[in-house]
Amino acid sequence: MAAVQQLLASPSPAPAPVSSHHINTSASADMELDSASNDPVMIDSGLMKGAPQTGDSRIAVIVYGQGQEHVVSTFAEVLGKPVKLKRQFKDVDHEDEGFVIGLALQEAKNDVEERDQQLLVAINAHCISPHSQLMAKPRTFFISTTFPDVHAALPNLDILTVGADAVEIRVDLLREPRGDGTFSDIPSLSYVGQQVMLLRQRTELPIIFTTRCTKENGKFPMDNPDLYYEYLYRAVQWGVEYIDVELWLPEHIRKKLYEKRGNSRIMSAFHDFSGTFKWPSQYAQDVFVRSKQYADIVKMIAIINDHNENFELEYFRSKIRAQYPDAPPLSAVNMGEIGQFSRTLNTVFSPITHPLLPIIAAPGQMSTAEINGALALLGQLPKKYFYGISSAAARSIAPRAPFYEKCFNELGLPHQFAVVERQHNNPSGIQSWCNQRDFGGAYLDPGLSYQTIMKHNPWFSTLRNGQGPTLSEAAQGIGIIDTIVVKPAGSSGSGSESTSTPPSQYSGSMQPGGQPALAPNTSLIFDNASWRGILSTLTRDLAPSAYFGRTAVVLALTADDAAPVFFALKALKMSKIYTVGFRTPSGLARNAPPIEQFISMESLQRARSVTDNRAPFVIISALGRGKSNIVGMMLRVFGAAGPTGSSNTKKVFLNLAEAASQQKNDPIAVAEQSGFTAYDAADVAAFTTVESLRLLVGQNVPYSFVRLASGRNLF
Ligand SMILES: O=C1C[C@@](O)(C(=O)O)C[C@@H](O)[C@@H]1O
Repeated sequence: MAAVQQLLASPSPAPAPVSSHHINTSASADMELDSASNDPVMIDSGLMKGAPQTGDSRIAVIVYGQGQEHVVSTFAEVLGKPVKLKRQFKDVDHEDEGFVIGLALQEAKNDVEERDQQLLVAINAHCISPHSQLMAKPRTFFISTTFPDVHAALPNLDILTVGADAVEIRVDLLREPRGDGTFSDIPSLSYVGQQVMLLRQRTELPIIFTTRCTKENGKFPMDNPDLYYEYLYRAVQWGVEYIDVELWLPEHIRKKLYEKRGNSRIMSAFHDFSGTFKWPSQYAQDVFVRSKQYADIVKMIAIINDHNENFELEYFRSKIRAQYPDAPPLSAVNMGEIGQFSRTLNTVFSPITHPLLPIIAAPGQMSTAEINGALALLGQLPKKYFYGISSAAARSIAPRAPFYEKCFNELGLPHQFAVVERQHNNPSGIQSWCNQRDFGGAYLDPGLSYQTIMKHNPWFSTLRNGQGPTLSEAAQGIGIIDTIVVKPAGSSGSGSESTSTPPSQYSGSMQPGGQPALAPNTSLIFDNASWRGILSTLTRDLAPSAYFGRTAVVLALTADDAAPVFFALKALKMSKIYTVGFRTPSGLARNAPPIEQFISMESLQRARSVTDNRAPFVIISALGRGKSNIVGMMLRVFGAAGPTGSSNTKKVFLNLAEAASQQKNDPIAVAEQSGFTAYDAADVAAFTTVESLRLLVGQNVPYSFVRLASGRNLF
């Protein structure tokens, strides 16, 4: 996402705040470049408020990615205007008024900076679909919500979606009240639109839009296939990530939806409730072949009569993979209690339920906790030991441990989690937590520099036949390690084999995890999750493009404290960083925007006198309580200054140090008084935890659940 926006860095004008939910995943999410609307594609505000509004009258220029020309016509249809394709921004002139203009990203980026913003509004429709990232995960789940009204789901959505990679909205199960105590036979498109928008605003997960027909355990009538087209194509226009298209629909409808799917992905769906379906049959193979023609994922689901048919499905799965290696991924399970075994074995978008849902969406559906429990029993999910290696000070700023325990419980993971104390200024001893047979991974809070870890924990150098642990790109760029990920033998992404030889320094004393010596052929990856936590916090309420080309002030005592901040600001394509309190080593500067250290009042004055978009927009402080007067001064200095009258977007302050509430100089309070939107270490810790959980156990957990589970208020 950030990478996409980087290509089209827009220094001005700053966009209006956009919910990060919207930013992260939806196809419409990336589309904001110049728009002043919070919700450019989802639903016209006229629909919501009753009265239609004129909106922005500038020429809409849609910047599309390679092979995505069709996105332009999707916009044009929504806006009711004809399309013209052009090459560069300079080719767009007044004669194009009344048209929607499409520009290919490759060429458009050459003159995006010079575009005439009075004349046109540039919309970045080139987006990285979450699909490829999801398909790279070893296991994915989606939760089938069955609420008649999405409002009922909202209070529990955080818990419902723990462990889910996508949320299905069963449009056929929505019940639109008519106002006289009855409900319409099928929910109207405007009602469905509102329901989708509600969900979109409350979850960062991709949405699956399903109109399940009456013959396949749903409620959508089957007499008019065109109705399906109307609803499903509208979902494409709304930017819904996945569209469930049933295989029984006429081929011309499936084909058209596939061809016009824009940034959405098609999930072909086939359910057989007859009880006579057989996985080894030619018919089953024909179903797959027909499905794959117009699909990004093929879903096949059947009622079976005998437990052995679960094994037949597994054989079918492997046969299909071998025979059609280039076909879309297959998501296939059996229904009913007998079929539950197959639900534990399916790895692509397994449908899940949750005890808090009003009904299960299909017979035999299981929750993530049940699936993980079954996998653990079958020996497919062995118990591992995870550690939070932290200092007392870090725990008091933002305790992360309670969340891990709650999360493992909620997900039914068999793992054990323990917080272990790292003495202040004593980085040795980390190796003994990692060199255990059942070591699952660890986070370090605070993180430590790579050199420090390696110097004080020589066992790590013995891994991979002396090559040491693998470093992720972020860990390399930042130099600080805060996450140690285990890659079991044979899993992708791991380096070559490691050694289990205990280091000579290793005392052999047993840790809570049990047996010493990491399993042979296991790789360790040193990673950094904090920069993502910082990035996600900064983009929680603002689109990444709000930061492009702008400048930041970073206050810290050491370059190590600033390193993840630099990496995040680089990802946001900020144009310059002013630093206070530390010198930046050249290695770190290479992975950061240009840096200028405030060394005198003059240099500060110079930055303050800038009145355009290059005036500092973000202030990030890692200075502790004792230095809050300096932070306060910076906030007052740069809060007052700024671009004159260019935007309503508030500047941003992020306090990475311990909150000093009730103190006279509490930086958060000063920031708010000085007109900043303020975030603190707890926000970053929650987002960092989300990221480290993804890295360590591959599970997706919503940020808001982390905040709740950590016993903190969300807002
Ligand atoms: O297609 C599927 C799978 C499902 O039928 C199941 O068996 O879990 C549940 C449906 O909601 C979903 O659309």
